[in-house]
Amino acid sequence: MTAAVRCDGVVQIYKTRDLEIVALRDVDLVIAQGETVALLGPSGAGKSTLMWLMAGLLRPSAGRLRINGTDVSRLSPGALDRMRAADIGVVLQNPGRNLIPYATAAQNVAFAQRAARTDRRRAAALLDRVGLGGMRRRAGAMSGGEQQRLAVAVALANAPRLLLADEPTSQLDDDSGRAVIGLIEQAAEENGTTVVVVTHDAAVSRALGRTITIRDGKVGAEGRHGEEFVVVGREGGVQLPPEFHELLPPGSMARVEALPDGVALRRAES
Ligand SMILES: Nc1ncnc2c1ncn2[C@@H]1O[C@H](COP(=O)(O)OP(=O)(O)OP(=O)(O)O)[C@@H](O)[C@H]1O
Repeated sequence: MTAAVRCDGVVQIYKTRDLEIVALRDVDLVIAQGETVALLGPSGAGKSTLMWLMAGLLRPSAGRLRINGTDVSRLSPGALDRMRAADIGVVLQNPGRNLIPYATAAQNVAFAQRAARTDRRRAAALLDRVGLGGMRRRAGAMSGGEQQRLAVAVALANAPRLLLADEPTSQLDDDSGRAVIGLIEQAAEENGTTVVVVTHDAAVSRALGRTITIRDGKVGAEGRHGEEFVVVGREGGVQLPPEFHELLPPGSMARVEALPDGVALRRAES
């Protein structure tokens, strides 16, 4: 089956006036249809950049990124817009940026449904699930938490094939956070939506099937069913998780010893 997301050697370089920042270096990643993934990693690791690329809001500086089999860097801006409107739901980090400020909650959801037929029943159910059923205020006048809940409802309005959400619970209390997690889980279960969420919230990552940790612009580790694994990169490199840095500090030399089922790294005595 075609992967929902496939990155091959994806590189993203931001060029500012006097410097170049390498935000992603050689990301290889496959996310299957219907998978639910938490993107983890320290601040500045490149998570939001990866999200923007998957949303088609940025084009990779190098490498190839395919969404549902389509190479996004080959699409015209118009075709990319159509794909986004029909197939991808996006929740950006700043909740207000996802919304039309002068429109009400219901109008925001209806606008997101414009690519398909507007479905008022679905719109009302989504708003109820995030506790905004009776909300009459315009989005611009809502609190940050209300905007965040509305942004998730808007992103799911079209039953997208791919939901991308950057820190969707950062401004929510536990109850609202649970409501948002429930909505995301429901989208995955009922519509087979593939879900990728950037999060620092342990409750969110526990609810999702797989974790991918980005460190220094690369996929550093993966977790499934609560167990963490490092990932052997294309050139055979692995990133040691920070908790092992004391045993093998970055830059130190190690002996590689073969074991029946893998290899061991032992610090070389200096
Ligand atoms: N528009 C931009 N122009 C220049 N540099 C940028 C831009 N956006 C991000 N960066 C830089 O790229 C790197 C990766 O940033 P990114 O926001 O993707 O990381 P992140 O893992 O999402 O961090 P956080 O958890 O703090 O949101 C950082 O060094 C950041 O400063």
